[in-house]
Amino acid sequence: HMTPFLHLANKLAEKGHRVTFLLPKKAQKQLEHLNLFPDSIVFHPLTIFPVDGLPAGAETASDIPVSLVRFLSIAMDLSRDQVEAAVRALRPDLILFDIAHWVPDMAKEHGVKTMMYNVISANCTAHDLVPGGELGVPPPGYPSSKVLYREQDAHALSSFSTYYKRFYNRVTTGLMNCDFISIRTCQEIEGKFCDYIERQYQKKVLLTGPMLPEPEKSKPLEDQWSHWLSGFGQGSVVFCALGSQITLEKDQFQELCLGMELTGLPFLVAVTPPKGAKTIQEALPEGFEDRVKSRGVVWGEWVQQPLILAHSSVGCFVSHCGFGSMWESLMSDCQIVLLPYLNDQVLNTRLMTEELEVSVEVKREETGWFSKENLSCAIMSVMEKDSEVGNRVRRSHANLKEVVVSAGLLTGYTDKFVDTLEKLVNDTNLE
Ligand SMILES: O=c1ccn([C@@H]2O[C@H](COP(=O)(O)OP(=O)(O)O[C@H]3OC[C@@H](O)[C@H](O)[C@H]3O)[C@@H](O)[C@H]2O)c(=O)[nH]1
Repeated sequence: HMTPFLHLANKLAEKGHRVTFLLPKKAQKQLEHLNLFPDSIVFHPLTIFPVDGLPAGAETASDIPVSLVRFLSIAMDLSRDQVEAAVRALRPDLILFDIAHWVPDMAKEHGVKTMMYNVISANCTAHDLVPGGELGVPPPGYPSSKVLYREQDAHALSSFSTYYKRFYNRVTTGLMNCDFISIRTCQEIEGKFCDYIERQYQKKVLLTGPMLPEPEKSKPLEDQWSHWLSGFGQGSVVFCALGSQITLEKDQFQELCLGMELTGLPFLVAVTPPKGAKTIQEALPEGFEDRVKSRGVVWGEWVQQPLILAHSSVGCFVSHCGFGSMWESLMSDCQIVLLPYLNDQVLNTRLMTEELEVSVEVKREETGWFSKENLSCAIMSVMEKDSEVGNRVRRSHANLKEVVVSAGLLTGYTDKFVDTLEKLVNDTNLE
């Protein structure tokens, strides 16, 4: 969540604004390199106090499994005094926030306006975070008959249920109490969901566009991967990554490896070691490394996903459809195969597969289990030459990509966003 906030801060700084970025100490180290305007964007570290149930040293959602997220939100609430002290000292014109639902109340006491900046998809916000719905069931008037949960999503809803109520209360409180809402999306992809949110909350909704970094400013792809990928033909490699929050069960990790093997295609899988394993090697299926050694790598560390997707040898992206990865997949030329885990990833997958028709989804059993055969089948359905499904999604994806990457779309959104924001902040009628 913090990465798009920092990209937005860069845009504000580029237009001459000063930004103070409140974040846990550890996250500062991880994000510092993305700060393009260190003179205008100042990091303000917060101390994360220990909370029963939160592992020592955990400061962000990527440090913990989803089941412990509720403890992190308690720790976040304990930082309120530190945030208030910063507001008192800095007297900002505007505070952008997301999960810290108490920010609008606190800001009002200091005469400061607030904007809830929602960095998850508009479809998920419309489905899960508008009053009137319940866990798994959309609120009345929800604008889609396709972007819905299905029976096979019980696994995702069950993990969501561990923090749904608390999350729902926090986010809806923030959305109701803030002065303005903004969403990290664009009208061309999620217009009807944004309009629905605006109607339901009766509040201006501003869109920032997907808020991705500009590619020319990122580092080049590491030699290790550019060299390895260049050994394969154009568009032939399958790349799989599941974001920062998914740690697979060991049996499902092995099924993922075996599914990749079954495709017969070259592949690069970048996921964290599965539960109970310290390394990838100790968890691999028996004999797997020998069988795939000339064409397959399973890697347990972070790789430069956007640059890998842009490599000409990569032809297919197997993704969990986290919101950042969803945009990156749309901007790539890869065929898209989706394997969602968390609630928003499931809804994003339905948007991509059923409404936009740019991807295929791996079939799961009702228990949430996916087999190596179904994984391989989904990949081959888009990678085999002359496959009807493959050609259809390739065409729709190419058309949509043209819209998304069209000259000025991204900068157009951020320019308009900053302009409108400046007007709103200066509008004294709101005081
Ligand atoms: O090895 C990797 C893995 C991921 N990444 C990058 O990390 C980012 C991952 O962001 P995503 O939003 O796709 O996924 P995450 O799982 O980290 O996100 C989290 O917040 C957004 C929600 O939609 C997701 O449900 C939630 O899991 C992407 O920009 C991706 O390029 C890497 O650069 N290297």
